[in-house]
Amino acid sequence: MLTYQCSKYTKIRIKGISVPNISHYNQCSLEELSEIVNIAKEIKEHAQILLVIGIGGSFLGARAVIDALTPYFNETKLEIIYGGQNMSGAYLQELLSFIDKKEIYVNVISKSGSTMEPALTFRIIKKYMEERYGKEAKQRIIVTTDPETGILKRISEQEGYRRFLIPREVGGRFSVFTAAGLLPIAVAGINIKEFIRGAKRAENDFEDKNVQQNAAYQYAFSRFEMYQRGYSIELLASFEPRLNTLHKWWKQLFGESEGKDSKGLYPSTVSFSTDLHAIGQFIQEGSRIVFETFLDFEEIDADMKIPFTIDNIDGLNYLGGRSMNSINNISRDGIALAHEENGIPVHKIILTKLDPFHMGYLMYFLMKACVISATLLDVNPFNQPGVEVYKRRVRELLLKESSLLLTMKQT
Ligand SMILES: O=P(O)(O)OC[C@H]1O[C@](O)(CO)[C@@H](O)[C@@H]1O
Repeated sequence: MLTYQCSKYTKIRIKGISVPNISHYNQCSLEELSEIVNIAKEIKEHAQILLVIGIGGSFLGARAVIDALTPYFNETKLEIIYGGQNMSGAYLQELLSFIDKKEIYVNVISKSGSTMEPALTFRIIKKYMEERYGKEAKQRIIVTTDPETGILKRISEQEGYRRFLIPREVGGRFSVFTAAGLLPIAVAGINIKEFIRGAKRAENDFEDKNVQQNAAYQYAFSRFEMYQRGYSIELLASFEPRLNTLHKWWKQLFGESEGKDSKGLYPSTVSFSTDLHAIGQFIQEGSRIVFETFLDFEEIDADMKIPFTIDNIDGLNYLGGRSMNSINNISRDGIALAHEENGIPVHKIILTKLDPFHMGYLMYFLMKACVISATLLDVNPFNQPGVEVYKRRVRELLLKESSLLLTMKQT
């Protein structure tokens, strides 16, 4: 299902630590699950576009799974698009003209309800939906937010929107197994029951107190060992471009959970072989600050055979008859050899198959490993005080600027 291989430089020594429990992060009730499935069905029947509004953990988990498990080139009846992840006026303007002739549903996801990017985007989209659909807008907007507090909760009550809840104790980057992740994933046609089954299995497997056989502990401990030996960057590398959004989710998961009190590895990612032609030189021969974690799936459904040609004009007949994926695998082994020969530790997380079950299994594994890893660093994995500082500063500046403008207008 999942194997973790340490680099030859790693000497894992494990002693007892007390790790916070996260099993309640994967507890969507049967009732909620069937509500998600029903609304997903309704969206698929009545919409050509689902616009997901959210930022960070409020959309990355869903998008990571959707991008990993749907085809690269996909002409579907229903397209999922994303908004609320930036402050670009051009993005919003183009988004509005793109959706204008298509039937739309909106899922706005924000735990706090007050994050600037999704909040501003939702203000514009809400107005657009009301002008376009009138009373029907209420049916087409679905809110996912905190059960007890927040502006989005208030708006949804006032407007009568249907609402899903992100449990109080589950932070954005850990929310992929709640409605925040599950509704968009279900709309994309991915089997969410299998996805949750994978996570449940991982929850069970990585509870194992025999840490020598527990890959989540091993991954966390070997990261910690790298950190103690002076490495400052962990480079997550994979070989299938479909996993690029999962990289972003992983970056937020580890970066926001660990980067505090002047501690933590900087999480960075590369997509091989593409990035070898951009950053490969630095990895091979640059500053010795990087170690790698290869993330790989043994079985990927689609593949392509290399044809033989009569003239062999490109000299590639020696690869004729082989599949692209098998060449990708060999190149992975070659990259690992080249890097290890140069003293770069290479760790490997290998999963059997790229499917909903294994995605659920992997994401739970990474969440668990992240919490263990933060515990080793002695930081709180569940808060992000630094992000709050920047949010406050931006708000202060905007308020100052706006009141200046107001005074100028009045004089
Ligand atoms: O769901 P919210 O409250 O809009 O937050 C979105 C993201 O913003 C952060 O709070 C800070 O960037 C993340 O932790 C979170 O995933």
